[in-house]
Amino acid sequence: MELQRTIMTIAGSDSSGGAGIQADLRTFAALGHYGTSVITALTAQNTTGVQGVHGVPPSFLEQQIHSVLDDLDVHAIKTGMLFDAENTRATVRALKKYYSGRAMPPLVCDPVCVSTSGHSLLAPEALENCSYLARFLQFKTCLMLPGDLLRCGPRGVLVKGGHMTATIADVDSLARAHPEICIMRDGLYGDDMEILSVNTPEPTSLVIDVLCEADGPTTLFVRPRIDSTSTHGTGCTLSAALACALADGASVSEAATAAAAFTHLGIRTATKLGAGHGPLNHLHSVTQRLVPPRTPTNPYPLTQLLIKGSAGIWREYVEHPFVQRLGEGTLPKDSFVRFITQDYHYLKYYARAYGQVPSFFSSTSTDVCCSLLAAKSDTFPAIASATQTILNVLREISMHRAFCAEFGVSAAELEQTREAAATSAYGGYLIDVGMQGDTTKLLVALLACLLGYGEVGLWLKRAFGSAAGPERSRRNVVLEGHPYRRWIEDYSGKEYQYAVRAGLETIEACAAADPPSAARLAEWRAVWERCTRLEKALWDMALEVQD
Ligand SMILES: Cc1ncc(COP(=O)(O)O)c(N)n1
Repeated sequence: MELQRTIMTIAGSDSSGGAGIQADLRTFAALGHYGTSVITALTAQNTTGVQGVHGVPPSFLEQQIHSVLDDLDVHAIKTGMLFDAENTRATVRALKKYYSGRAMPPLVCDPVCVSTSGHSLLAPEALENCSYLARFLQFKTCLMLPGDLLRCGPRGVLVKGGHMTATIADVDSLARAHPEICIMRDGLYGDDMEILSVNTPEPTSLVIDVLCEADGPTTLFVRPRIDSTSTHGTGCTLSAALACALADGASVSEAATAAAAFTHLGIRTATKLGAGHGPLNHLHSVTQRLVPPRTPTNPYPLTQLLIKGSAGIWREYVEHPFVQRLGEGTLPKDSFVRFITQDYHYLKYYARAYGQVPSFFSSTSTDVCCSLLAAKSDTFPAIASATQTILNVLREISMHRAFCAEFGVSAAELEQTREAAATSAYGGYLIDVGMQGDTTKLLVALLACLLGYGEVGLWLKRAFGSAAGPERSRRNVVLEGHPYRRWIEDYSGKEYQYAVRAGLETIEACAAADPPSAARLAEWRAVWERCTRLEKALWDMALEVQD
């Protein structure tokens, strides 16, 4: 974990939890920081609107600021809904008093005037100061506005473009007319062009955030619009994430880039809540649950059915002599290298089964290769699982490269290794199942590998590690000096095991949502058995003596 910073938000409370103080604290926590909160006003609101607002007396607002600053070392401050002119002045007074003669940490000022639902959150006399903001929020004029604000003295002005609509043609013509403007086409057609599917349609509607820096260029952050109602608290989240990045020491443009990506992902992965505009998913990077949501007696009924249905071949796969010898450390290096190089090629097929339709970071295109599966997923666990899997595949690929380097196989040799028949057979089969269009069937095909390696990793760690403490449990086993330690640690490690869990959750959720007919279930069982055999064949191939 990065160094934890303390951040202070000065904002309103949102009873529905999606915006204001509540969104800020969740964002700080998700980004690894400690949040303190100074409340300017209480709101009674939900996803459909604001039903009531009560301002906090200015003297009490000042008292809260002093209580926090007198005791805690604050590394960044953000302001949100300030409620009225008096509370705005009280905030300025308290900050000025405390910071006179000492350095002020980065301050992010989010001028909250009106809620997404159209309710005023700033009293009319204070609103006048800000209302011109809204009038300028049109694509053609927004570039002028930050310039005006910059004259007030901040290092940068970021104008959130959620309410503007632009097209690629608009952006292209702007780029031609203003070559001095830096345009970040995140998830559109940037440097990651080559991983975009040729079938990806061009997004028709774009969202543009504009950043003007006092000592830097104007930058446009361009993204495809996400068609979502989960946008309540977007500005709060963006400004809270900005404060976090600035507390981390990021430059203004780095902070804007990181905060915009964090917020975009929050909208992209949100589950719909409430009848109106629901909250973002602030915790998209923190999805682990302490308690598994299913009943402990039979948490994964479909998976158990699959394993039991072909228990013999499953055991031959996960308890294969290759695995046994790997755990004992007696597996010849050339067998291991043969396996790793073939598994490297196999992983490309695996990623392709996931990666035909890139769709995670945006609905239409992407800067991270994601998946056939994510494209078909409309629930967060499913998308999270697909994403986690892609991240694991990328990690596995880099682990394979590192192993090859360690065992004297260069990157070029690894790339050029001829694919074994067992690899092509298995990879081709995955792609084939992916093309058939039954998502759960594809999940079944992919799970044999995901789950099998997870089982093998845990088993080897338990069986062949030595106890580091008085008790031999998974937690205190070490593999000091083991030749294949990294392999075992990776597959028994937290990230991989989490991906296995997410994969299991997803497959069970898919099956529960759309219970299979007897014929469809029989098909899934056949796919499972075939993949299990193909897995075993990969280990067989690695142990075969080469001529
Ligand atoms: C307490 C509080 N602060 C800020 C907002 C703005 O959020 P949004 O524009 O998404 O309604 C809000 N609705 N409530």
